[in-house]
Amino acid sequence: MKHGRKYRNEQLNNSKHFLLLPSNSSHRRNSQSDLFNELQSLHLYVVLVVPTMRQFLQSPSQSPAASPQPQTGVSTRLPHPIAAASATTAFSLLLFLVVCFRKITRKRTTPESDSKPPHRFSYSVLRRATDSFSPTRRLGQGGSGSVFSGTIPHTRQDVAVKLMDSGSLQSEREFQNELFLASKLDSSLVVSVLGFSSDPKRRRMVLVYEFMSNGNLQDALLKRKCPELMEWTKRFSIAVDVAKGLRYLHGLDPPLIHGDVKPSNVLLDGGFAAKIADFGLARLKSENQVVIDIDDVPKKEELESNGGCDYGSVVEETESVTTAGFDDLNVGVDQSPVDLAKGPVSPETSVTPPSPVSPEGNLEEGGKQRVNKDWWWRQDSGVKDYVMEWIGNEIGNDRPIGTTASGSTSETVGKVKKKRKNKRRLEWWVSMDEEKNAKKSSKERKRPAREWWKEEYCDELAKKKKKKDKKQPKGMSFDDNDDNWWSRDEELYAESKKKIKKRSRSKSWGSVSSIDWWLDGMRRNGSHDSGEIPKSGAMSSTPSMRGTVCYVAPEYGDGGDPSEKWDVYSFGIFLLVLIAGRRPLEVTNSPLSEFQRANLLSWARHLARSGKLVDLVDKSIQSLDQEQAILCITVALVCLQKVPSRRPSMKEVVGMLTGELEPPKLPRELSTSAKSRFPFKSQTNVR
Ligand SMILES: Nc1ncnc2c1ncn2[C@@H]1O[C@H](COP(=O)(O)OP(=O)(O)OP(=O)(O)O)[C@@H](O)[C@H]1O
Repeated sequence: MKHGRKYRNEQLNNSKHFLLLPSNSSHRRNSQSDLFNELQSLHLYVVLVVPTMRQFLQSPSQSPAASPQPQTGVSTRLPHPIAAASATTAFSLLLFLVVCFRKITRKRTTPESDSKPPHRFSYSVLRRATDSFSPTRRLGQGGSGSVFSGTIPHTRQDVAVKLMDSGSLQSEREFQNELFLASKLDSSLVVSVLGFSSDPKRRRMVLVYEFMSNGNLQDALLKRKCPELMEWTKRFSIAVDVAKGLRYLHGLDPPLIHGDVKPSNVLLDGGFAAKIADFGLARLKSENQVVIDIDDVPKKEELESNGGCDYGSVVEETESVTTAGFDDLNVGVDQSPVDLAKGPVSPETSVTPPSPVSPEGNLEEGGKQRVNKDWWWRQDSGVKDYVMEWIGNEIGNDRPIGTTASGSTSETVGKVKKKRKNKRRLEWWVSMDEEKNAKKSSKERKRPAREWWKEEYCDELAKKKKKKDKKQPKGMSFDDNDDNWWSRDEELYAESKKKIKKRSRSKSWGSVSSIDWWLDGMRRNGSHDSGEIPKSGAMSSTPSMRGTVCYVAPEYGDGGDPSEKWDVYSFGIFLLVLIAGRRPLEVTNSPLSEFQRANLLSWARHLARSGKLVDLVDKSIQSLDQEQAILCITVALVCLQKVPSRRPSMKEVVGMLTGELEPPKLPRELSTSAKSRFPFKSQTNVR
């Protein structure tokens, strides 16, 4: 009996070893726990049922009524317990094998990923779910539409329903982008798109998301809507969740750059777990950005003859290119997110799905490689259907598929007329405002993000600074609220900027890009984050750049390729905001000396230099773990280095936050001894 129990235990132990082997993915972990549950019941069965069975099997031999046993000394009962034990063991083993087999076969029949493709809802279902988009169900208003809470009638599932503004290019882009990415994203760290509804004729676009009951972090934290966030542990776990979410996005193949990391794009579920939302501006980092090939780009005269339209000049190149300067060519105005010759282009991700003729990654003439194409073909058919339907509606059957710009000069007048007609059909898609902005943005986009920031929010201060500058001898820094004291990073930044410029010039079409840069003229005016800056400080988003001011990396808009380091920078600001419990910029009417405090980043750097990082921490936080808080601020400052290459990857950030990696050291410029390396500065800094 003892032996039998030992054997059973061994068996269970062995099974545990077996089960622990494939523990590298979350869904496997889930099925493992299911399996353990089944095994537990199996164990119960073995413990409870087997002894009864054994008793039953042994009972004839133990019955006094049975034929008397001869007293031979050799127990004739011996075969019965052995038989019973082997029977139960065999039975248990069989049961165990059945359970395992069921698990394995079930796993094999499920798709590779647990993610469900977005479901196509009928508009009426969503209308019913939200009580006809009742104002009482409104969760919030974004730059491209309103979000309502709802319950799907049949499944009783709670959802958030985003009714996109119709006829707006921004909404259209966000809608497409979210759908494009929905089936690619499969993580509990990201808000899932559960479905959509679209009716291009009525210009109705609706997205259905999983419902996050505690809303966005911006409101929860900065409007103090959730007192729970005064607990340090909650804040720290939000920091880790978001870092992990970004690590997940950057770890995709190709990596996905969110492009707009900020508290209002982080949503909280009932247990305050944080998830990243809003992929309207996300871009897939690809070596194969959609670019205009120099040979295919129509000359200005050609464009004019086409009524300013370029039909199908978008091709892919192996080299990624920068995005500035596209506007100079005045092309792409009517290019919907569809490369007319080749199929749909995700406007933000800049991924052109392959031509149906060549779904595989073939090399094209001139060594241009088609890559990333199978990704499109692997997309859920629902999404593809939607995009195809969209193409059908927008382009119509009369568009000559496969027409290239190079061929456009030889086209008949009739075809050109058709194109003009098509252009008119697409006109709703590009609003007057956007055209205006696009022209305006050609000048604006050449300016770096920092200048924007200064101009919009610190105009007055900049003037004062100039005045002061004149008084100062050359080469000296003038006050303690400037960032010049971290000159090393600044110098490196200038160098890297030069390199980027050089690189973009050397590329054949380095300054030309996909439709998306052209479209940058329009921004998210009136977006949720306009509340980030007090009214006196104007709006939160710049009109010519994507992302949100203060959160946007300084190199953003310089013409460099999209990089994960953009998100790392934004995460740095996000982390400071989370720890300090305040906005990144709080412009007040206070004197100039207060400016440093107004700018959270500048203030954090100042505190780092004076060794008082803890002063940055939100005073209302309860049960503060000071060490963890300082770690977070240090990580943030490391992420906020101007030179992108000096910033850590999100993988490293997660490692540092979770203690898997060494805690970071403050950049040299920010260490307490930094002052001594700038003797003159330290004198001026003393006030
Ligand atoms: N899945 C969701 N669950 C719960 N609330 C949500 C959900 N999605 C959005 N919301 C709420 O609706 C608000 C508006 O969301 P939306 O994504 O449209 O705008 P935003 O991200 O705040 O602004 P913008 O799109 O201009 O950046 C959010 O701030 C949030 O409070």
